[in-house]
Amino acid sequence: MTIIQHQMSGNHCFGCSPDNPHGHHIESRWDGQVATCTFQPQTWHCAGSPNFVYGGLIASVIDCHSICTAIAEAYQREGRAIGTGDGILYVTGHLDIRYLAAAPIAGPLVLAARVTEAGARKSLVSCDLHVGETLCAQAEVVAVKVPASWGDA
Ligand SMILES: CCCCCCCC(=O)SCCNC(=O)CCNC(=O)[C@H](O)C(C)(C)COP(=O)(O)OP(=O)(O)OC[C@H]1O[C@@H](n2cnc3c(N)ncnc32)[C@H](O)[C@@H]1OP(=O)(O)O
Repeated sequence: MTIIQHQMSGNHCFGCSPDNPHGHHIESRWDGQVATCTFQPQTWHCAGSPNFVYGGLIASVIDCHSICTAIAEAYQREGRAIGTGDGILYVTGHLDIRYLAAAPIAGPLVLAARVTEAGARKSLVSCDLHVGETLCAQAEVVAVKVPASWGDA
């Protein structure tokens, strides 16, 4: 299965760049319809309780995984392999998360994201986050398409 982040170049993202030494290094596996990601929280990723995962970390991994899902789906819609030809880039316009159950720090966090609607300028992505059988968070993300040069100073 394709690891989306391994197909990209010039990605410095805290959440998902393989090259950011301080980042989370999430890997999103794309099967053409759904992208999945497994993230193992560390003890220092805890919330007020040491037993549960900090909500901001959950938002971070959902954010990155969902945007990468939008990018992968957009390449697919254009009939291109991820990272080939002119770069396709999306950024987070809106992130709506419902925290449904506390996520045990033992993890792992298992994410599944899919594009539910795709337009010329934006895609809607739905992302579920489970620990074991428990649905801990559910998110709707608006991914907005930007020029590949978006991040240039
Ligand atoms: C490469 C590896 C992946 C990295 C993943 C990292 C994810 C991130 O953290 S990205 C960083 C965080 N996000 C940002 O910094 C984005 C900051 N915001 C911006 O740059 C702009 O406001 C941006 C690009 C979102 C929208 O630009 P703007 O020129 O307003 O877009 P615009 O042309 O008006 O809108 C395009 C479409 O998106 C929709 N849209 C735009 N912004 C939003 C928003 N905030 N909420 C909902 N919808 C929005 C518009 O309604 C429009 O929809 P439609 O086509 O249906 O009419």
